[in-house]
Amino acid sequence: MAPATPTTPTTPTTPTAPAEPGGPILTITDLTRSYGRGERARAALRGVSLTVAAGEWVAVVGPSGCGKSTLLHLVGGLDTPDVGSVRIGGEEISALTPTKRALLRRRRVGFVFQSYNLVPHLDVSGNVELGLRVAGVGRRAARARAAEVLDDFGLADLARALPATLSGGQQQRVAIARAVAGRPDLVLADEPTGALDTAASRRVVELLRAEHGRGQTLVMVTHDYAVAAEADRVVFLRDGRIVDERRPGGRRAATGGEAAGDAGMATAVGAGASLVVVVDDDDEDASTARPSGDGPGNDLNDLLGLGSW
Ligand SMILES: Nc1ncnc2c1ncn2[C@@H]1O[C@H](COP(=O)(O)OP(=O)(O)OP(=O)(O)O)[C@@H](O)[C@H]1O
Repeated sequence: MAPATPTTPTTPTTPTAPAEPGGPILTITDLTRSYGRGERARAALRGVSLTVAAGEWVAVVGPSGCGKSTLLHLVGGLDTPDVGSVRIGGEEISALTPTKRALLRRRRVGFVFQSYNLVPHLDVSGNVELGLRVAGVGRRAARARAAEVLDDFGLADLARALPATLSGGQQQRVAIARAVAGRPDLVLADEPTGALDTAASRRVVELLRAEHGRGQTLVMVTHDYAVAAEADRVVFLRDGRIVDERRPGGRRAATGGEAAGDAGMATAVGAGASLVVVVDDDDEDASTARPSGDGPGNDLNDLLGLGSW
C-alpha cells in the first residue's frame, strides 16, 4: 500500500485506514509467550487479553519479571507471540511478515523508552523528523510538523541541539515529541519516567496528560504509582497474567480479573524495574524495508539500525 503524502505540513497522515470509529484501538487476545526450550522454557506471558479503547490511557504495573516489557513488545510488533493475537486499529499484526510488521509499527505506533533512544548524531528536530519520515511523511512536511510539535512541547529553542547536550528530562520530552508527532494510533511507553528525577518526571507526565487530552491512546508500563494513577485504567500483571484492573481512585475496572488487593497493588507498583532496550535484531528485513513514494530512503534505515524504536 502506498504511503499517503500529507496535503498540509500540519496533518501527517498514515497510509493505513483509520480504526473503526468508536471501536477499540487495541485488541489483545490470549497472548502467550515463552522463552527458552524444554526444561528451561519459561512463560513470560500466559494468555493475556486486553482491549484498549480509542483515547484511553492504560498503565501496566507489576513486579519485575512479570511480563510487562514482553507485553509491550508484542503489542508494538517488536516480538511475536507463541499463541494469541494483537490487533491495532483493526489490523492483525502478529500474522505479518517481519518487514510488514516493521512498516506497520512505524505508521501506527509511537514508542517511548526509559532511556529515550534518541539518535545521538541528529539534533532535536532531526530526531522528530526522523520519526515522521520513517512513517512515510515527506521531508518538508516532516520538518514543518517537527517544528510545530517542538513548539507545542516548549522545545523550539532546543531544535538544533544534539541529544547529549540535553538533560534527561529534555531528552524524554523530545522522545515523546517524536512518538506523538505523526499522531499514531497508539503510543507505547516503557517506564517513561524511570530514569528521571521528580521534577522531570512531573513534566513528562504533564506532556503525557496533554497528549491524552488531545485524544492520543497511550499504553504505559511504569513502577511509579503516582504516574500510574494518572491513567484511566491500571492493569496489574503478575507471573504473566492480568490479576486485576482498577480505575485510579480505587474503582475496579469493568474487565477486572482476579483481585490483587491493596497489598498486591503496593507490591506490584513498588518493585524495582530494569529497562529492556528493544532491538529486534532477528528482523533483518526491517533494516532494508523502505516505504515507497515520498518515504525515507535507506539512509534513514541505516541510521535506525534494526528497529530500536
Ligand atoms: N529475550 C528473552 N529471553 C529470555 N527470557 C526473557 C527474554 N525476555 C524476557 N524474558 C523473561 O521473561 C520474563 C518476563 O520478562 P519481562 O522483561 O517482560 O518482565 P518485566 O515485567 O518487564 O520486568 P522488569 O520490570 O524487570 O522490566 C522474565 O522472566 C524474563 O527473564
